[in-house]
Amino acid sequence: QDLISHVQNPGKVRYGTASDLLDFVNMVSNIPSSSLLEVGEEMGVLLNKTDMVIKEGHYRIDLDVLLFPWKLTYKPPGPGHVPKGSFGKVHLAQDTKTRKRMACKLIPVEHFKPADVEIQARFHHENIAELYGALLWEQTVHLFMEAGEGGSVLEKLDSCGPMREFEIIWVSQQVLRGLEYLHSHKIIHHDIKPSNIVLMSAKAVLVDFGLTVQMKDDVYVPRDLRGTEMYMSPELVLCRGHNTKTDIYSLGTTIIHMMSGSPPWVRRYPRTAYPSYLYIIHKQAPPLEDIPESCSPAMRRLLEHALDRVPARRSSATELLNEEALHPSREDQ
Ligand SMILES: Nc1nnc(-c2c[nH]c3ncc(-c4c[nH]c5ccccc45)cc23)o1
Repeated sequence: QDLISHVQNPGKVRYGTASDLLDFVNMVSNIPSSSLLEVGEEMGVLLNKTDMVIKEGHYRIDLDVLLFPWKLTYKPPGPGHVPKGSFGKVHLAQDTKTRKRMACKLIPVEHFKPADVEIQARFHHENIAELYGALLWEQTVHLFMEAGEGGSVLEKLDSCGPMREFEIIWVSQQVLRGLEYLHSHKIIHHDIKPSNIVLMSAKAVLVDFGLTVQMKDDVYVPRDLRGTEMYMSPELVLCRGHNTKTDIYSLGTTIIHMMSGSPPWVRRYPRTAYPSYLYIIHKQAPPLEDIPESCSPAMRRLLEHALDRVPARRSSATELLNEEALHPSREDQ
């Protein structure tokens, strides 16, 4: 009997389109978590027919897909991390049929918001971590995404120290292509920093779109402070309206971090003495002093253009991609 009921009542995981997935995540975030308690099995929508195999409406964690905690990338919001960030434990996942390896981000259902997946469901680019599906299981939303098995740029910096210029050029080009695409759709990422850039064998991709917004017109007036302090632009800190150029400034501070091994400001203003950097960012000129001596003149020029205090004067992603620093000629090699 239960075999018949099982076949007649297949599970609640199905293949669908991006809009099916968005309907699902909106349902999950709208119904009270108490009623979720009754659902004894996993439910969700997978976008990717080829790489994830649903069996009779089931895609069971630890059966149809295995999760392995990576170096747990979940860090409680540290100093300078405004608690608005979307955080979640990221695991390595592997489909047991196809052996396809993915990233799986676990977000407690009470912390989950549709914004966590909207951008990745609706916009696709090779430098944005692709979304494969969303599953609800044991009060936790499981987001399956493209995996950067090389880890994040922050892990690379923590384990190998400052990066060499040719590595920084490669990462900057990848990030700028992703930003050029997002900005062309008036999308602001809001949290560009080393831990949100993950590495693969042939590319780097942006991750963590929980703070992302799509502007209605050419300025976004925030209700709250979004991002991580050391990488924030002066106009974002001022909270009087900003646009996509704030991501360009954050890329500039990220390049300083890749070059020197530390975020800007922290060596001159130690965290122990400065619990917050917002005032420093607001009052001080851009952190050009944190650019190491070893920086090439071309890269220094790129940083001056990326860190310009005036957003209108600051370069766009397209302009930075055309800078000499990102096209080292033969003799520079
Ligand atoms: N916050 C967030 N939202 N989405 C992601 C994400 C999508 N695909 C990924 N692939 C790899 C990693 C990752 C980060 N640190 C690591 C250290 C070792 C190995 C892997 C990693 C993270 C992701 O991360």
